[in-house]
Amino acid sequence: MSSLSDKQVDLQLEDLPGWQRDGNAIVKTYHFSDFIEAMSFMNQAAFYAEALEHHPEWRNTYNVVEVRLTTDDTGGITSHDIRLAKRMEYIIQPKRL
Ligand SMILES: C[C@H](O)[C@H](O)[C@H]1CNC2=NC(N)=NC(=O)C2=N1
Repeated sequence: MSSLSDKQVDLQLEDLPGWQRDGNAIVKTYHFSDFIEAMSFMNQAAFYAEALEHHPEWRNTYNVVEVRLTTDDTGGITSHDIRLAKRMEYIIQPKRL
């Protein structure tokens, strides 16, 4: 697996609303109605991350979840990060993708 080029990342981000590039990662801050909604999101994403063997850096504060996706193995952004981001979008908006 290799890191995506800047151009490839920019192209992928067009399909990922709210996601932004931050150095060697892509980041998004999700806002939910309450803590339980935030936990529900994190639990669903956790099962997918485990299946993908690709894990988010993330931080929860009450109803907010800050997510940072990067690939340590390559030091950049890979298709795994994009796949995980797309799944997170699917969790919050199943019909969108
Ligand atoms: C061996 C195992 O698959 C690797 O260590 C995986 C685990 N999960 C990972 N998660 C993330 N975010 N980046 C990685 O490089 C990574 N590597």
